[in-house]
Amino acid sequence: MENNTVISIRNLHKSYKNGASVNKVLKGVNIDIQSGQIIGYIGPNGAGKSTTVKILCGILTDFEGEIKVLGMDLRTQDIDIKKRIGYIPENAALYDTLTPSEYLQFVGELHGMKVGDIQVKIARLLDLFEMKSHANERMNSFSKGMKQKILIISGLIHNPDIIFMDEPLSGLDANAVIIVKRVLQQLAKEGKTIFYSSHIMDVVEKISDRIILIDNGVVLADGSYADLNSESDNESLENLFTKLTGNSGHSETANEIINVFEN
Ligand SMILES: Nc1ncnc2c1ncn2[C@@H]1O[C@H](COP(=O)(O)OP(=O)(O)OP(=O)(O)O)[C@@H](O)[C@H]1O
Repeated sequence: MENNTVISIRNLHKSYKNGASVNKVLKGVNIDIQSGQIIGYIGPNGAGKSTTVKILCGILTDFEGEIKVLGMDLRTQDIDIKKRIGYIPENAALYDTLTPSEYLQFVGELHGMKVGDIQVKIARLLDLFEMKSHANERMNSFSKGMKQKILIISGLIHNPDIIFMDEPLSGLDANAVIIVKRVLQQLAKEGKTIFYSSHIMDVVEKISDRIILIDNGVVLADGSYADLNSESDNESLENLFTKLTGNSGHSETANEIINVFEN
């Protein structure tokens, strides 16, 4: 384990039980992540990405294996870890009868921030995300993208050392996507670590220092985009993804779907 390792995952297993049946979702995942890295965690639907993120954020506590985050044991020091990480899920139940100002104030106070500091940060961040004019509107009238912007701000407001993101760009328009990508790159330069889980290959390819491909609960590939590309002799991450996860035949599948609709 290197000195600046901020996440260490050893032999991680996770199963979901449903009555008598057991679904083994993570099957011995081992990963070390250093500070300042943007990790693209990719894999097909059901691969185990969200499960990994929820475990690392201390949301799912029923797992096997050893995990250290920022040098602390996830099983025994989860509260201290949670103070120093941010979690941005794809969809979360915001308290949408509140306004962004009220909600973000509440989140900042939960993190123990000073009221004055929270207000300054809220004003700046809402402005940067082009949400200033909606600061005092109730969020139950917001579009998906507007709510997603508030979620992103709420995950970053306490200046976390590690930011976990699960499909964070879902619902965002092109301008917001560009802003978020730049923010992530800047945060990584400042030494923050970003764990970015997604199946939108295009974005992962562009922003990640390192790509980890998971399928069926097992890590299939781990390296920089250039490494993975040269090893696999493929032109794009999408091709590599297809090759390693064994899901070729997309055109045939698309044609079959069209046939079903048309006949
Ligand atoms: N709360 C749960 N209870 C039971 N099974 C679950 C639960 N959450 C996830 N699973 C199952 O675990 C497997 C992995 O799900 P997970 O959400 O981690 O995958 P994912 O890689 O994030 O997929 P996607 O890209 O579709 O979001 C799937 O088979 C899913 O059905």
